Amino acid sequence: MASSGLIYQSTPSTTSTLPYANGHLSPPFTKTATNGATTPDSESDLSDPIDLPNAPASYPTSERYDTAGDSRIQESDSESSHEEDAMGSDDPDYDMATPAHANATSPRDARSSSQDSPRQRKRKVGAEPDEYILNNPELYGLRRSGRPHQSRQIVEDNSQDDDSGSDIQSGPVRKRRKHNTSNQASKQHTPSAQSLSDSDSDIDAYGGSRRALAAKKQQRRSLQPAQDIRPAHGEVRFSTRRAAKVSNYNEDDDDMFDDEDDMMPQTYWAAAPDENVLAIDAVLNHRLREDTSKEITDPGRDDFEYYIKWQGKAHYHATWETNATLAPCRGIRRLDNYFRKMVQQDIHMEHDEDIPPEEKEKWNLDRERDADALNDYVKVERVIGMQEGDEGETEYLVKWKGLYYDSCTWENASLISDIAQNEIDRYLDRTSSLPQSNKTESNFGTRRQFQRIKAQPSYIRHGTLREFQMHGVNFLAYNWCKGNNVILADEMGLGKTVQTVAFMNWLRHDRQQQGPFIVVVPLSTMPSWAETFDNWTPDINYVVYSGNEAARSIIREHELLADGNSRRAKFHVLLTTYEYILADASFLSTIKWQFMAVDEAHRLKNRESQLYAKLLDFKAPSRLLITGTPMQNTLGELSALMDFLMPGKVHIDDNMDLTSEEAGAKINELTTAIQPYMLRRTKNKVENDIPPKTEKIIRVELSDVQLDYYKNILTRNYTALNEGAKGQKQSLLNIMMELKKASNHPFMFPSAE
Ligand SMILES: Nc1ncnc2c1ncn2[C@@H]1O[C@H](COP(=O)(O)OP(=O)(O)OP(=O)(O)O)[C@@H](O)[C@H]1O
Repeated sequence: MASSGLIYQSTPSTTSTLPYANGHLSPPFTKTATNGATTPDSESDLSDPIDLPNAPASYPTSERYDTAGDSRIQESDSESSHEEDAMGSDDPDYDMATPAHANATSPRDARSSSQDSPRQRKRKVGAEPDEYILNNPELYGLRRSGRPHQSRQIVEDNSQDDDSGSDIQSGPVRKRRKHNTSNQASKQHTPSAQSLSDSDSDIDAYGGSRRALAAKKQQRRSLQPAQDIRPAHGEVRFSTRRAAKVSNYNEDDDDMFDDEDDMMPQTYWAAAPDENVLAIDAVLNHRLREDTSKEITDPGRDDFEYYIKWQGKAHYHATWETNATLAPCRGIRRLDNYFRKMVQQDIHMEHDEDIPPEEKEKWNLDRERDADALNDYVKVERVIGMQEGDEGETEYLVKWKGLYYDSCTWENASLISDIAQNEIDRYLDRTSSLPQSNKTESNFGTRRQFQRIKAQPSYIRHGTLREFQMHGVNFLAYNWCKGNNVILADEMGLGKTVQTVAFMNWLRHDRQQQGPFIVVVPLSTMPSWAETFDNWTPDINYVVYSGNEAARSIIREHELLADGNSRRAKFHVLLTTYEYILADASFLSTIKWQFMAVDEAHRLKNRESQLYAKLLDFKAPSRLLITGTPMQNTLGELSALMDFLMPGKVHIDDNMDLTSEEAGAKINELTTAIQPYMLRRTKNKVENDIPPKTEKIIRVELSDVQLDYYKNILTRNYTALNEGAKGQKQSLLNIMMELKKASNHPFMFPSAE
């Protein structure tokens, strides 16, 4: 049960955990409805005439899309044109008025789109890694300088090892991809180990020789990886130079060390805490010690082991410790707090029989969720930087899954090569050449004419686009070719996200537009966007721009621009939320965006809002608004959206009296005017194209309390049902309803609480 198994700390109330991150979802997240966008029946009257579920096979329906009667529309699949130099003059698109108008009439040549990808051929790491790596030592940190490489291992003072039976050798020896080529093991201590073994005097200042002795033991134990939750690694080395900056656990306790300092006599304070003494950043978990009896009912601090995240070090380096080994460490008050808040509560949950099972269940579910999160935090999500370490060895800046960028840490290349070589490869691929767009296509004046996408292209993966979705992608592609900015207004759940992502991939693959694209979404839909990118366009390099200022600053420094040049983006897509647009508009608006998509775009219905003004400032000639409810209340809202896309293109009379006699005619007029620029399908309209609803019956057990209520209702046991009830007595007029209530949750009965 709880105390004998793993029990977990609630995720610290810190900004460092992330419910999504560059495509990797960290449980749990819920996609919540926002702003009525999820209201299924709220489509405007204006919308229906724009529905185009049954577009003829010959695309596009020229009356609807080809408003200019553009003769450039071809049905041919053949590519007849040639390519313009991608490295040519500055992208003329960028100099267009923003947003773009569809009135450019300059002649254009038919040009090829067959530009070769500027990206290097992907290295097949799995296939022939050793040969590749050996041939490219600099890339993999095998040899950064002329000096022979020394493999670093934790090797302790021999005498100590002899005593202890050497607990440093952690886990099975694993084959290394590259450091097997290295020389003999160094006997150099890791920084942390060194600090504890070499600085007795410093340790004395923290608690005398007993502490020093304990610290030496701790030193070795702390370097032992927690084998049960992550891959073992025989080599642990931390770069403490940068990493110390990024930890932000237990923010409510951040002044803890200061407090300790304050309490010390002045002399100790003046000496300042030894930076090299290990400091507890957070206590993540606890478990009963192996030698503690499982029957113990009142365990104390010494009966547990604690899973410690060290300050300045990633979760990957967290270790299991005992009360004794933690004693000499800085930040010991974090253990006090943890023991009080988590361990004692956990003991209470397990042994107090008065606690309702639901509450215990919730507690355990929370623990499981936290355990899942902890498992994510030790996985490398992305490598985002590379540097030469103190010893001349390569270090990689690692973004850990499920954590914001401010939790990035510099790690030794050998470690990352062991656990995430593919991420190193991806990083090297990304940095080997910048995304380059075909300027001919970027330039509206020289863009190739539209060609209908007849079959799903191979670069759109994961699933098969439904016919109406292919139609939607064609609608977006067609309007891009025409220089029109449009609204995708399908009803909720019809795949607006999927269509938009597919369109962006069409831009990349068919028109060699490598970005940067910006996608602005509500926080609640960010995980589903990330998931859609991951699944449908796994080759796209999208960056999730979120987190606190420190996190965003790291993104800006490492992920976005080459040499800080706003015209040299390193990524394809930036995924962010309205809030970060408002916070960082001054930076983000300097980037020359190729394309902007705004999800739940009814947020832009108020043209006086800050968001509206700031986004309007962005240089993005091509824009897409995505909303299931393009008009919620007034025509003014629709007018604001249309003006955001193409100012003045469609005139909408905000003050139109919809109750007047002429209203019908005016609405028809308006509908015709906006029809080319908005696509809306409802579920009813496309139901033939939607797979039939499937019903899955999953049986779940009732909890004990629910079972009691269930039985008492069936047997009409009024006495039991009304026990403890104040006021109105339980009625059993509608037995079915009462049984349903009991099955949903026992707290549906006030007396159960
Ligand atoms: N063709 C398809 N094949 C498989 N799954 C699909 C397809 N189209 C959409 N989906 C899935 O349906 C779900 C809803 O799609 P999506 O999020 O794109 O809809 P949406 O219109 O953007 O929804 P909302 O209005 O709620 O944001 C997603 O999980 C998506 O992966």
